[in-house]
Amino acid sequence: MNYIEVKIQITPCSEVSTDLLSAFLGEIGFDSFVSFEEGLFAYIPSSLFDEDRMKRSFALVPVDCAIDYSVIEIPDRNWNEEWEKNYFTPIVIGNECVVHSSFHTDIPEVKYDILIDPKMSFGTGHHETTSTMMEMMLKTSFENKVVLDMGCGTAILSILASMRGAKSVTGVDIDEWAYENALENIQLNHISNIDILLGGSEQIAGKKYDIILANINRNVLLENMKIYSACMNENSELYMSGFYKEDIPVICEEANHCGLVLETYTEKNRWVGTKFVKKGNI
Ligand SMILES: C[S@@+](CC[C@H](N)C(=O)[O-])C[C@H]1O[C@@H](n2cnc3c(N)ncnc32)[C@H](O)[C@@H]1O
Repeated sequence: MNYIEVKIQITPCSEVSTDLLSAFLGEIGFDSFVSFEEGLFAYIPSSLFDEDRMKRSFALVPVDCAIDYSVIEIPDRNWNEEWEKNYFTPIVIGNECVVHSSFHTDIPEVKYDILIDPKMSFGTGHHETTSTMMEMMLKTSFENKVVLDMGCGTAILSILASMRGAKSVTGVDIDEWAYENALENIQLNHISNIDILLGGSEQIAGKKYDIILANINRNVLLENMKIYSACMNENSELYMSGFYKEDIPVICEEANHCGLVLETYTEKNRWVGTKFVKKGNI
């Protein structure tokens, strides 16, 4: 399958404009994006490319900026491999954990070594939300805990929870690609106490967890927090990310309705990771 690569230059370029643009382009068939300093490379199968539709998506960006673009068609090749080789570099988190792929060499030696072949699923440790979650996890005791990883993506957080001594881990993702990739990454890391389920919060009804990890996004978290809370015991912990610092009040309001109390949060480039603790049995 041939692909179209659109190089989009945004002036001035900001995280808000690239985030919005990739969301709008995602709705019309673009399936992968790579940021650069002044904009975004966006990729779509040639058969789905409609230049006029793309221009209408540009016009939806409610940020004052100029958008220029150029288009090239790229012959069939292994996109996952290209992306992984060019953009996924090994990353060390909290001086204790390294995340790398099977083709990387010169891996720093640290306590936890996580092997991820992401194949376009989210979760290499490079995004602020993932690294913040992992940093919080490195300060948390997982010893003998029953853990849920909602929106597991590559299963990177599930794997770290298992390596840190969790008794069992359940990863859930609504995306079929992520589900398959999570299974592959668990095998790559030779881990046997993680189950991966395809779906959303219906998968966890009636279950109980000591720790829930949920790096998804503001709206999904607001919608599902009641269900997560129902799966927690008193003093169970809920770690959430995928939203900005300015969303903390609305997240806290819903959390408080669910009997969850904010214990701490950390911020990285406006993204936050939060820790809530369940008080009582609401
Ligand atoms: C931001 S990624 C996080 C991936 C990984 N846990 C990490 O921390 O890097 C969010 C993931 O949540 C999944 N997702 C989105 N909505 C969901 C839902 N309602 N239930 C379960 N998973 C969902 C997406 O498919 C995606 O893989």
